[in-house]
Amino acid sequence: MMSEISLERKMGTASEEAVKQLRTLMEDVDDESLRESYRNIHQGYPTETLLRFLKARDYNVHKSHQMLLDCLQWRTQNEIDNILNKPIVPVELYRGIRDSQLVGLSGYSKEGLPVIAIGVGLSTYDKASVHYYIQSHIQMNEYRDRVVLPSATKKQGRPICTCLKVLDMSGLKLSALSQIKLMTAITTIDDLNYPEKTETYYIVNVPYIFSACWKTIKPLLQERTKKKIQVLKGCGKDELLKVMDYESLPHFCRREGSGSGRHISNGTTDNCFSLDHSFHKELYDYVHQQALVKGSSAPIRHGSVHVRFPEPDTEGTKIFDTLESEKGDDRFRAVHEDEPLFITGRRTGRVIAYRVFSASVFFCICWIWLYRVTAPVEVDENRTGLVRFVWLVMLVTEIWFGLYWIVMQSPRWNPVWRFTFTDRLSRRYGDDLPRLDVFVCTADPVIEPPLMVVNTVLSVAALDYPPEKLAVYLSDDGGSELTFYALAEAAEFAKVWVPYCKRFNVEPRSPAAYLTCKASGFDSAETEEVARLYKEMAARIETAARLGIIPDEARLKYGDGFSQWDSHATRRNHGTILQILVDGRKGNTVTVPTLVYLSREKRPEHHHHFKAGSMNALIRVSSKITCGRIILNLDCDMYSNNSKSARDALCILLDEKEGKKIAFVQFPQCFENLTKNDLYASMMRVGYDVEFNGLDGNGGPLYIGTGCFHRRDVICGRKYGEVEVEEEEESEYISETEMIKALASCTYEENSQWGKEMGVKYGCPAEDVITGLGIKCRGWKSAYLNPKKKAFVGVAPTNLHQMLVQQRRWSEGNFQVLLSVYSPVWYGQGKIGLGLILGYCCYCLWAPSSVPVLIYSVLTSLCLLKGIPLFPKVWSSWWFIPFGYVTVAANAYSLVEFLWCGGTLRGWWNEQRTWLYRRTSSFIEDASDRDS
Ligand SMILES: O=c1ccn([C@@H]2O[C@H](COP(=O)(O)OP(=O)(O)O[C@H]3O[C@H](CO)[C@@H](O)[C@H](O)[C@H]3O)[C@@H](O)[C@H]2O)c(=O)[nH]1
Ligand SMILES: [Mn+2]
Repeated sequence: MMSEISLERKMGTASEEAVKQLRTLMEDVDDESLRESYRNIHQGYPTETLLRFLKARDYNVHKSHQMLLDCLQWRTQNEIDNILNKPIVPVELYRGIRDSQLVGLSGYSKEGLPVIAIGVGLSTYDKASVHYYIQSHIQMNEYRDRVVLPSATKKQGRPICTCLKVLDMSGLKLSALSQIKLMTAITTIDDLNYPEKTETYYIVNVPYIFSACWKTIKPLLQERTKKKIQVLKGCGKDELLKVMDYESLPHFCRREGSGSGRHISNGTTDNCFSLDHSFHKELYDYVHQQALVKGSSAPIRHGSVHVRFPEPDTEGTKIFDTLESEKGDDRFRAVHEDEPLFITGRRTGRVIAYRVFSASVFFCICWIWLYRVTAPVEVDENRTGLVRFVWLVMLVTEIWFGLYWIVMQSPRWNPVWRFTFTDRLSRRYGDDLPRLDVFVCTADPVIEPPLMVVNTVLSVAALDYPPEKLAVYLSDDGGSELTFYALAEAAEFAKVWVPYCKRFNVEPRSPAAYLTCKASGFDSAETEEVARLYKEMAARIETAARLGIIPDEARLKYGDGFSQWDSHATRRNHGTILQILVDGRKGNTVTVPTLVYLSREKRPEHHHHFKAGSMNALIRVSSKITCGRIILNLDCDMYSNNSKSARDALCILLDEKEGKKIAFVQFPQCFENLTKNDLYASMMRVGYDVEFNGLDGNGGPLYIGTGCFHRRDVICGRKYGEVEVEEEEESEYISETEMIKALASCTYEENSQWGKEMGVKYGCPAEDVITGLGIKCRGWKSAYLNPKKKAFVGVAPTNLHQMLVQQRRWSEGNFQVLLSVYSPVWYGQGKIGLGLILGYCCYCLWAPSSVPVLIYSVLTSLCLLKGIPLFPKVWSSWWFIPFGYVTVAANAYSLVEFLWCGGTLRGWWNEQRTWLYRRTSSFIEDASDRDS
C-alpha cells in the first residue's frame, strides 16, 4: 500500500516534468494549420490533452510528441477540423446509418462525465459504405470534444475531458466478426487520435459468445486498457447506479432483475441510439447549422468524406488474427456450405461395456438351456411322466425367453444420439424455409374436448416458423360443428396469440399450458390482456360444448362453414366439409399461418380406415392448398411444447449430406399428466430414452403416428434414389374448393394405390408402424430426436382400464404387423438390416410373449405347491450360478437403465408390475372380448 502511494507520487512529479517537456516541444510547431488543429483538440485545456498523449505512450516524451504530431498531420490532411460542417445527406441515408451504428449519449455520471452508450451486438453496419460509418464516428468524436465536453466543463466548473462508455453486447453473434475490419479501423482511429478519452468501459448484457471471445482477447490487451474494462453482470443496472442516476442509465441497462426480463422502454425517446433522441437531434442540427455557416461557399456534397485511416497497429491485428484462428473452434465457425446441420454421436465406452455384459448374460442363458436338457429328473415312478412334461414346457418357455432376450439386444447394441445446429440452419436459410403443413387429427368432441384440440392447434400455429410458410390442418373425424366452432374461435384468437408468443418468446405455446404456469401472476399488461382473451374464448367454447348449442353470432359470422352441414348430417354419414379459416399464403405480410378445417366425407357403406384414412385425405387436400414439402403429424392431445422443434427437424431433413437419406424425423411421445413414479408405466422411459436411440443406430426409429416430420413425397411413395419433384407453382394450388373437396370423398381412393403404396397404409391398428416400415423398405432411413426440452407433450391414460385397453390395441396391432404382408420379417427381408428387423420384433412380440409369461408364472407357482423341483437348489451345485446370475443381472441392469433415464426406484417397481399385468392380462382379454 505504502509503496503504491509513493509510486503514484513519484509518477505524479514525473508526469508533471513530462508535460512540461512536451509543452515546450509543442511550442516549436509553427505551421498555422497544425496549431489551429491543436487548439481544436485541447479546447483551452492543453495540460489535460498533453497528459492523455503521454499516458498513451507510457510517459515517453519523445514518442508522445511523435504521436501528437502524427495526429495533427492526420487531422489537417483529412480536414477533420471541418468534418462537423459536412452533414451526411440525404436524411434517409443518415437515418439508416444511425439505425445500424448504435451510439448515443444517454446522460452524465454523478461526476459529470458524459455517458456514451454503444450497441455493439445489435449494430449491423450494413446500410452504407465503411466510409460513411467512419465519417459519422469521427463527427461524433469531434462533437463530443468540441461541444459536449466543453459544456460539461462549464457546468462542473472544472475540466471534464473524458467520458464513460457502456457497451451493450446483447445480440452479439459470430457473424459480427465480419464487421471486425470496420471496427478495427474505428478503434485504431480512436487509439491514435483520441487517446485516453474514455475513463471506463462498462460491458453489459454479455452473451456466452462474448465470454468466449473475452478469454481470448484479454491476454492480448495492454494492462492499461485491461484496467479500464469492467464486465458487469446482466444488464449492469445495480453497478451502474453507483456511478450515475437512473435517468442517465442507457435504455438497455434498465431491465429489472438479472436481465432476462423485458425492455420497459416507453417509445424511442428513451432510446439514445434513436435519431429522435435529444442528443442526436442536437448533433444533427449542429452539423447542419455549421454547414450553413462555414461551408456556405459550396453546396452540401453528396457522398462520404474519405478519411484515411492508418493500418491497424499491431495490437489490433493481433486480436483480429487470434479471432480469425479461433474460427476453427466450432463456436466461431462461419457458415460454410459443407457444414453439417446435425451430427450423430455415439458413446463407445458405454456400448463396449454393455456388449461385454450382454455376452455374459447370453453365456448364462445357454447354461440354463443346457441344465434343462441334461439335468436328471426325479425318479419317482408315478410322477416321472408328469415331471418330464413340465420340464419340457419349462425348456420351451426358457428357450422363448432366451430368444426374446436376444431380440431385445438389438436396440441396445448400437445406440446413437443426434444433435442439431439450429443456428446454422438460420444462418444458411434465414426465413427461406420449405413450407410446413401440420396435420392435427381429432375424432370425437366428447373424448377429445374441442378446447384441448384448439390448444394443440394454437401451439403449432405459434411455432417458430415464418407464418407464410406454415399451415395447420385440423381433420375432424367426428364431423362436429362444435369442433368447427372452436377452431373458428381459435382462428380469431390466433391473431393475438401468435404475435404475442413471438414478441415475448413465450414457451410453451399452448395457451392453456402457458397460462397455467403463469397463473401465479402476470408479468405484463400484455400477458394480462392475452389471458383475459383466452379465458373468454375458453368460456365460449366450453359453454357451447356443454349446452351443445353454437351461438347465433358465430353461425352468422362463419355461415360459409356452417352451411356445409346439412340437416341430416351425422358423424358417420356426411359430405366433405372444408373451410379455410385463415389464408396465410399471400405474401409475407401475414402474421398468422393458414388454418384449415377438414371433415372428410363419411358414408356407412364405405370403410373410413380410422386415422390412416383421415391422414390420407389430409395429404391430398393440403396438396391443393399449401402443399408443404414437410408434413408434421400430431394427435389432437399432443401440443407443441418447444417452438424450435420444426427447426430441429429441418436440421436433419435439409442437411445436404447425411440428411438426404432420412425420410422422417420422429420425436418421442411425452406426457405431462404423469406422477413422478408413473403408476402405469405410461411414460415408456426406457423405450424413448434407450431403445429408440438404439433403433436409430440400426436404421431408424418406428413411425409412431404422432410427433413426426415427414417428407411429403416420400410418404406418398417416392423411393430412395428417385429425384424429388419440385414444389408446385403458386398458381396451381389455388384450385376450386369443390374440386379440392372431391379429394376427400369416400370413393376417391377406389382402385388407387392410396392406403397401399401411397400415403398411410390401411388394414392394421398400428397403421403408423407399417407405414414407417414401408418407407424404410423403399430404401430410406429415419432419425430420432429427443431434445431435453420435450418437443410435444400429450395426455396419457390415467386409469388401469384405459391403460390396458390402449396397451392391448398396441400389442395386438404390433402383433398383426408381424403376421401381415408387411411383416418386418418377410417383407423387410433383404430390404432392411437384421438389426432393424429385430428392433421391430421387440414391439411385435409383445402380445405373443404374454403366453410364455403366463405359462411360466402359473407353472412355477403350481410346481411350488406340488413340490415338483424345477430349479437347482440354492448353493447346491454349479447349476445355480446361471439362474442366479441371469435373475440378478437382468433385474439390476433394468433398474440401472431405468434410473439412467431419469426414473425413480418406485417407478421402476411400478413398471415391472405393470409389465406383468400387461403380459398376463392382454392375452386373456384379447381372446375373451373383441368389441372395438
Ligand atoms: O377414426 C379415427 C380414430 C382416431 N383418430 C385420431 O387418431 C389419434 C390417435 O388416436 P387415439 O385413440 O388417441 O390413440 P392412442 O392410443 O392415443 O394413439 C397412439 O397409437 C395410435 C395407433 O398406433 C397412433 O395412431 C397414435 O398416433 C398414437 O398416439 C387421435 O388424435 C384421434 O383423434 C382419427 O382421426 N380418426
Ligand atoms: Mn391418444
